[in-house]
Amino acid sequence: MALILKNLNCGKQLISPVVRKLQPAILNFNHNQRSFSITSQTNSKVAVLGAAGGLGQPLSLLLKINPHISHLALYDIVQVPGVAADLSHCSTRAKVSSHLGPDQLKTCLDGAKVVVMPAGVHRKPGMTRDDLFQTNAAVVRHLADAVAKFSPGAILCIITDPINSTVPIASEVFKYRGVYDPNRIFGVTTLDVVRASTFIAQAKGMKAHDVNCPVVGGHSGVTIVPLISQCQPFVSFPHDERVAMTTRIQKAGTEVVEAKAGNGSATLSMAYAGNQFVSSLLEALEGETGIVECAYVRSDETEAKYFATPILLGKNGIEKNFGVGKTIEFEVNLIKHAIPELQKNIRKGEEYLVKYPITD
Ligand SMILES: NC(=O)C1=CN([C@@H]2O[C@H](COP(=O)(O)OP(=O)(O)OC[C@H]3O[C@@H](n4cnc5c(N)ncnc54)[C@H](O)[C@@H]3O)[C@@H](O)[C@H]2O)C=CC1
Ligand SMILES: O=C([O-])CC(=O)C(=O)O
Repeated sequence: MALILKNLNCGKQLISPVVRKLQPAILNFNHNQRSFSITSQTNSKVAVLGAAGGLGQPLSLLLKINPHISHLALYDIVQVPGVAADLSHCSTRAKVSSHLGPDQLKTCLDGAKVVVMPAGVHRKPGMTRDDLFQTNAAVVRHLADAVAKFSPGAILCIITDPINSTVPIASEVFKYRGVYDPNRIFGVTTLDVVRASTFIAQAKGMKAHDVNCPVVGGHSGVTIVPLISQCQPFVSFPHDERVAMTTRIQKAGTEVVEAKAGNGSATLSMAYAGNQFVSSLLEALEGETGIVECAYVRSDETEAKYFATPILLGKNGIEKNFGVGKTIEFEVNLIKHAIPELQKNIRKGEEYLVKYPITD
């Protein structure tokens, strides 16, 4: 079937007749891009909550290199002074500050434009993301409450799994605090787009950076729905290969968890993806137009209250939700299958706040 969202895709593509694909910020280190103009730089404080973790550390390194960031505030409950001291020696623009333990959350968050949250436990082989719920729900409830109190105007980017449930948890916390703005809370699903684009490029002998495949739905198992029919450039697969490609994308997180054999889940590729999402956000917050990323957000696009779709980013977070767009029957069925699972995950997140309300 034909595409209706021509040139609209996830991954920093601009929606214009001429598709411009921006380079990830780290590429600013190549010789030509050292001349990154001062007008392109923003004065943004970004806070990372969970900065000492397997993911938090490489993500913080990429953010330290990111030319859009003037102050990188690192928070964790362990080891963050060492991570911050180490990073602060890199000869890049951002000032680094270290914040250890709950007493230092306020100074970490104060004035932050963007808060990135990779805090919480990761999977081991044999676990689903939902198995992380009990531990990570408490972490997200606590940290979201701090963001609501100390930097309610910040854009919150949640990486902590299970995203399908942790985004609703944070949203309920913000509602309780009276600062909820659905346009400013994102579940970061960029890694799904990065993976889909990489795997498709490998299968078709294309350059990974030239491929962009939107992924919608949620961020676990069957809720991960790659829209291969909307891939740019257009690619076609026989049905069995489309099924195999879809399954690989859905199980890509597990592929990494198993390969790491108990020592963690995706950290490096997620750092790459997280930095891409934060860069896009900062550019949009500064007024750059036409920046689209897929993200898991409060949504009226399907029966699921939260749903990942291509989002036009703007000065206030979500500028426009492009929805699912035109899909082939195979993808319609994937979405149908994803929705009940998503609804269950969303309910579980919302009910957590009923079970464990914030009382002060
Ligand atoms: N959205 C996505 O696509 C992806 C999500 N993830 C998720 O990111 C999370 C982090 O993964 P890793 O860094 O590999 O785990 P990790 O266990 O290596 O690190 C987690 C960090 O969070 C910190 N932490 C725990 N409780 C905290 C609290 N209350 N306040 C502040 N920091 C706290 C820990 O001290 C630790 O430094 C996991 O939930 C993982 O599943 C990972 C990869 C991709
Ligand atoms: O699979 C995991 O547990 C971590 C994650 O969310 C991913 O890699 O997509």
